[in-house]
Parts: sequence; structure tokens; C-alpha cells
Amino acid sequence: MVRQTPVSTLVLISGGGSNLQALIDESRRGLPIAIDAVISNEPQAYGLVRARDAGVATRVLCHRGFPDRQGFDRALMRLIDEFRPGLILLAGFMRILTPAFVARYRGRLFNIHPSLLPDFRGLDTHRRALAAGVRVHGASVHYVTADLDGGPVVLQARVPVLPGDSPEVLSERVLRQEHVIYPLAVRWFAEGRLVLGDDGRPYLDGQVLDRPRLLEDLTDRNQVV
Ligand SMILES: Nc1nc2c(c(=O)[nH]1)N[C@@H](CN(C=O)c1ccc(C(=O)N[C@@H](CCC(=O)O)C(=O)O)cc1)CN2
Ligand SMILES: NCC(=O)N[C@@H]1O[C@H](COP(=O)([O-])[O-])[C@@H](O)[C@H]1O
Repeated sequence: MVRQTPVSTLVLISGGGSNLQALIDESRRGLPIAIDAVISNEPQAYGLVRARDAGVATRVLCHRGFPDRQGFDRALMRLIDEFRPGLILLAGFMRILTPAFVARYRGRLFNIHPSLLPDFRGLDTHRRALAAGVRVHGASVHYVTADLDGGPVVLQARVPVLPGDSPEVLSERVLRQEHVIYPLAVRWFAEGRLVLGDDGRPYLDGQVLDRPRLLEDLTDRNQVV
């Protein structure tokens, strides 16, 4: 049974918000989520402008105002819980979250990461991929756990690394794929098709995802939102 009621959703950002914009756009085209608020740890994040232009509530919680990571995360949890979301999406959110935070939102907390995990966890992925000489790069949607960028990956998209690519050119090629796979994975969750099992493994339509689905392998392309 595919759930149809839009899932209340919060999106956490730190920067430009292009993935946020893709989620806003797709929610207007039928993606069954209701983005109730966007929260940024950076007051100047352009994603806040995107949210306001879309009529989405915004909140700023600057991490610099807290003595430690735990204090910031406690305040962030209080703020999030005011909205009682069914889904929390990290979209260019640049803070490592504490184990208490990820435990509270287990199974309904996702991130979009600009590499083919488990390769290139962390930051600066495009420069590192070029330095490593990989021929294929890409993006991953994963559940967020205490293991930084180590949570179960549910969907990936691959892009070629071309001769002469700079980190900026490569990041744009990856970003275009991010804007496809994030809304698709979110749709799977919002429709009740994607769950995180008690065993810590992801299940799609009742079948364990023992490896990420690849966008290019999805025969039913109209699954692509
Ligand atoms: N507990 C987890 N927290 C976060 C995860 C995760 O999987 N588990 N994903 C990251 C997203 N991310 C990469 O996709 C990422 C973001 C930030 C950092 C990082 O080193 N942050 C520094 C500050 C960097 C800065 O302010 O520019 C920090 O928090 O000290 C690494 C990976 C989101 N959180
Ligand atoms: N480690 C987290 C991370 O690097 N996230 C990455 O930040 C970029 C900007 O996103 P945005 O345009 O959606 O703000 C995106 O490529 C996203 O994957």
C-alpha cells in the first residue's frame, strides 16, 4: 500500500540550497512531502532565500553560539521537535551530528552525499576524486547514523570523470544527479516503500537493499520523479 498523505518534512541546510530547491520543485509536482520549515546553521545561507521565496518557514540556529556540539544538537532537536516532522533531510548541511541526535531521528533522517559511498566520505569529495584518478564518480542518498557518511546507502547515481575536469565542473555534473536521486529516494520513503529495519538494513518494497540501487538500473524510469 503506497501512502499518499504528504509527510511533514524539515530540511537542514548550510549553503546554497540547490538540493532544497529540487525538493521544493518536486513537492510542487507531486512528491508527497510537505516542507514545513528549513533550518540553517549559517545565517547567510542562500538556501534561506530560496525557502522564503517558496513561502517555506525558515529558522536559523547558528552553531557558533554554543559551547559544544552537544549543546547545539540539543537546541536543534528542540527546534525540530516544534514541527513534529515525519522526515528530516540534510541538504548541504555541514555539521557532524551527535549520536544522540541521529538516534532520536533514526529511520527518518537522510543525507545527500557528493560521492559514490563508501568512497570519499567527508568533505572536498570532488577534488579528492580527481586526485585519486577515478573514472567514475557520483552521488549517494543514505540514512544518517553516528558513523559519519557510513549509514546505509539506498540510491546512487554515477557520472563520468572527463579529461580536464576541474572540481567545479565535476561538482556541477554530480549536482545534477543529486537533484534527481534525492527526490526519488524521498518519494520511496514518503510512500512508505523505504524503511530502515530493526536490523539496521534498508528495505525497499519489503526486500532488503543489500546494495544501493543505481539510478541507471531503474527500469521503471517513471519512478524518477
Ligand atoms: N552523525 C552524522 N552527521 C552527519 C552526517 C552523517 O552521516 N552522520 N552526514 C554529514 C554530511 N556531510 C557529508 O555529506 C558532512 C558534513 C560536515 C562534515 C564536517 O567535517 N563538518 C565540520 C565543520 C565543517 C564546516 O563547518 O565547514 C564539523 O561539523 O566540525 C563532514 C561531512 C552531516 N552530518
Ligand atoms: N557533506 C555534505 C556535502 O558536501 N553536501 C553537498 O553540498 C553540496 C551543496 O548542496 P546544496 O546546493 O544543496 O546546498 C551538494 O553537492 C551536497 O551533496
